[in-house]
Amino acid sequence: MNARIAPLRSHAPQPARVALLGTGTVGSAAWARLASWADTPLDGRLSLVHVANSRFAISNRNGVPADTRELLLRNAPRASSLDAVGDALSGSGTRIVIDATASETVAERHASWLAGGIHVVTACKLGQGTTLARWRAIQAARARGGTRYGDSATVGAGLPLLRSLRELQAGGDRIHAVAGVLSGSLAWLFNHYDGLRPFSNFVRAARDAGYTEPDPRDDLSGEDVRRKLLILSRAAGHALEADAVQVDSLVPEALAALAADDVDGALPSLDAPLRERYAAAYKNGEKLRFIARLQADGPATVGLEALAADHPLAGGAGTDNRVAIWSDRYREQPLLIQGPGAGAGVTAAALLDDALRIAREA
Ligand SMILES: NC(=O)C1=CN([C@@H]2O[C@H](COP(=O)(O)OP(=O)(O)OC[C@H]3O[C@@H](n4cnc5c(N)ncnc54)[C@H](O)[C@@H]3O)[C@@H](O)[C@H]2O)C=CC1
Ligand SMILES: N[C@@H](CC=O)C(=O)O
Repeated sequence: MNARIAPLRSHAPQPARVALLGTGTVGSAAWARLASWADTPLDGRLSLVHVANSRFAISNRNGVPADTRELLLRNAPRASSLDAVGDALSGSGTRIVIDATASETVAERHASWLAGGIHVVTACKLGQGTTLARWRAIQAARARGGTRYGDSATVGAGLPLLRSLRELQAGGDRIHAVAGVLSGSLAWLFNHYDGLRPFSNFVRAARDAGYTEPDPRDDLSGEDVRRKLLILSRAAGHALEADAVQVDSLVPEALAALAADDVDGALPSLDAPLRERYAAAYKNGEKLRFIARLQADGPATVGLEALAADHPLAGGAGTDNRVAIWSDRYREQPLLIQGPGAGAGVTAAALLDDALRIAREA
């Protein structure tokens, strides 16, 4: 018999084309990580064809070289416009936008990219963590465009939180409650604050380490945690409106009212109230932790709590997030997930893991 032998594949699959938006703490780390894949087995999976920050953009259909980073940051090959993203990605094959911004205008585009066949991977929580209407628009656009939304970096900086909630439900479980520390910067702050040195100095250190939001008031006010709790609750099957979460802010009114440029000088207004909270907790042998709580069909809350030192949610170190999940199968003892919940390295890795998964499976 003259059997025909299938020819060996002589070409690698076409790389997914990627547009990276944001070259700050997280975006720069993602770009550097992508560049570090040269000559490794991951080389050629993702091709970076467009990079932009709020001022400048550069596109190259053959791949934006890693050494253009300085050029991009100092010069303007062309002005940055979100309208350029579709053109830069045009053509056949898998197309992915990576959103490493904290920008409302970028988040507003997620749904239209998804509906138009472009996958979105995001560290920004403004897509799924604000209004229920926008969250629904994103889910509908995904279905319409046959596209995927990579959101691992939005909660827990890539910890397997959203994934676990989805997998439990795919196995028939219902999620009863979620509680824990969802902010890496606030975890770091309350793991380091000693009630002696000014709290404001620790806030500056957390910002300089890249743990806070571009405006640290977004962390201190509990807004960032509200967004994460909304993302978790919606993924857990509880479609909460943003105002269903009761948030207890650490930011005094006068600090909240300031323009962003004036915030640094006014951070010491946090010192006296936090010193008092710390002293009261210390006297009782308790630890301060910024806790988010979600109860199925019950209240959702975010705020600072004084917990017994051996409380399950009081553990962890550094930027650790520590989250307990109760479900049908985890009724008495919750599933506990813990690990670093902020930082450029883990967040960039989570973004690229999602992009690689899409490149592999889409
Ligand atoms: N820092 C962390 O540990 C983590 C951050 N995230 C999220 O990652 C996102 C980025 O955070 P960072 O890198 O710390 O912020 P950043 O302020 O350092 O960088 C933001 C970047 O977005 C760019 N940008 C703003 N508007 C843009 C637009 N319209 N088009 C293109 N680029 C635009 C800015 O120019 C800047 O390069 C935020 O949404 C944050 O919540 C998520 C998980 C962890
Ligand atoms: N500012 C955020 C960063 C990650 O989402 C945090 O402190 O957790």
